[in-house]
Amino acid sequence: MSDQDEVWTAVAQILRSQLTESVWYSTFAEVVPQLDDDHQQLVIQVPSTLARERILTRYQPLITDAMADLGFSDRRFDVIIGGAERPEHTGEVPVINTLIPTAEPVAETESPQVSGVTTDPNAALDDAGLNPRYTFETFVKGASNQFALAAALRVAETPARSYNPLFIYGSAGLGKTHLLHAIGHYVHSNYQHHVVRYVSTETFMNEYVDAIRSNSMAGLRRRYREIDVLLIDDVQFLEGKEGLQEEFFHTFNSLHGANKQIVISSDRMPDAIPTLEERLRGRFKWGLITDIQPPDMETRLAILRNKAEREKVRVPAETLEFIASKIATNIRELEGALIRVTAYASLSGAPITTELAQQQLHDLLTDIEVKPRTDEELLAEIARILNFDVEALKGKSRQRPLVTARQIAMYVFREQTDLSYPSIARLFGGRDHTTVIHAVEKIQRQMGERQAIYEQVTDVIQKLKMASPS
Ligand SMILES: Nc1ncnc2c1ncn2[C@@H]1O[C@H](COP(=O)(O)OP(=O)(O)OP(=O)(O)O)[C@@H](O)[C@H]1O
Repeated sequence: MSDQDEVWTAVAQILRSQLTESVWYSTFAEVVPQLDDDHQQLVIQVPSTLARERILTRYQPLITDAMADLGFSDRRFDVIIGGAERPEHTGEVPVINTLIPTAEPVAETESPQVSGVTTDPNAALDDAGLNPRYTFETFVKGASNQFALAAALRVAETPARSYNPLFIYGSAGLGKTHLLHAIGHYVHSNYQHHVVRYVSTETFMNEYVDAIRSNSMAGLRRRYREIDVLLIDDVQFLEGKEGLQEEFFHTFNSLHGANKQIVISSDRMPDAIPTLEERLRGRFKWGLITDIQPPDMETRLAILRNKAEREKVRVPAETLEFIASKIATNIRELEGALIRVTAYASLSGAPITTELAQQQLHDLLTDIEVKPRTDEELLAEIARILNFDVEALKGKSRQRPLVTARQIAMYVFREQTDLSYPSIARLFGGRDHTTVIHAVEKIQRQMGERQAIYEQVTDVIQKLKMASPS
């Protein structure tokens, strides 16, 4: 067995644990590692240009992270095309007419059987930008979100025939993104020919800026105008951006005019977004505006119970009640608290009790919040606590301790601030937002497996809180 075989086998093992079976088979099953005499790089061969593009644009961060974890951060990674190359579209057939790829649309193709590649609903969901965890089944109904949930269900059941647009607003971490994804999943399962796309306003902006830069605005417009259900998150981000508002205005008009569904989320109602053009504000009010409020005690408890069940951890009812009673305004923080308690218990072997929760969450239980600084100042402070330069955290080096520190910093940003994944990605040197999603999920998992990670994360959060001017 060559060195490349061994490296790829180890990397593949990590990848398989992070991807769904179907994504793994459709994207990586036909990979062949190549010979590399000087041990400078990991080169894999795939059978089509599309497979190469898919791996490079979507999975490269996962692969380089896995290489770093295995101690191969000094090797470059590349994908070449070889073997019996298939037509460009191979493996992407199921996507056509249902979900729009993030890259240029795929050409018309012959039947799926020709490819011999597993039909891949998860890869298709991936293309629509949907997180498999955010469905109606996993969304807990409560008094605070029942109207938004009912409206979302109605829109999902009858796209473009009930409320259009549906505008959902509410503060950070209350489930807006979750509801948008849930609509996407529902439509995807029940209206097979509908093109669904979830996009954050920031991603829309990046695509818009790229299109201007590469003179490919026509392609961008065509892609958006093929969508049947557009789920656009965090539109407050349009604030103060005239060109972007103009482009979104045209996208909105052509979709709405063609009787396509638009679902919008924002942290405020349209009237509270200053510098939003009047004509756009007016359109946001055409359909239904509904809000999500912070959950009451009963809903918080139900969310925690559900989460513990899904993660298969047994937490005493009294401890769940304690956590739910202490964290009232942000569901992401509520989930973060449960993760910290269960991670600590799993690391230390201690039983999960209310005392343990009290001990581990004492920083969360104060009223101090980590947010009195600008994002750059906060990053500088985290960098100092972690003993790295800000430039190193933003940079591209994949040296092992630095990679972990960067991922911890991203995790802390996600847990402790309102920044979206794309905003965090931009702050950390303009990376792809999937790198941040991966980092957050990885640190979340590793907190329950590695003492050092758990300690670093809690240390950063505690020091930030202690240093917070109140
Ligand atoms: N009713 C609910 N039932 C179950 N989980 C929920 C519910 N509401 C929110 N969550 C969970 O809370 C977390 C935060 O929710 P989400 O990201 O959708 O919030 P958001 O309102 O979009 O916040 P932001 O504007 O900061 O992105 C997610 O993990 C989501 O699954």
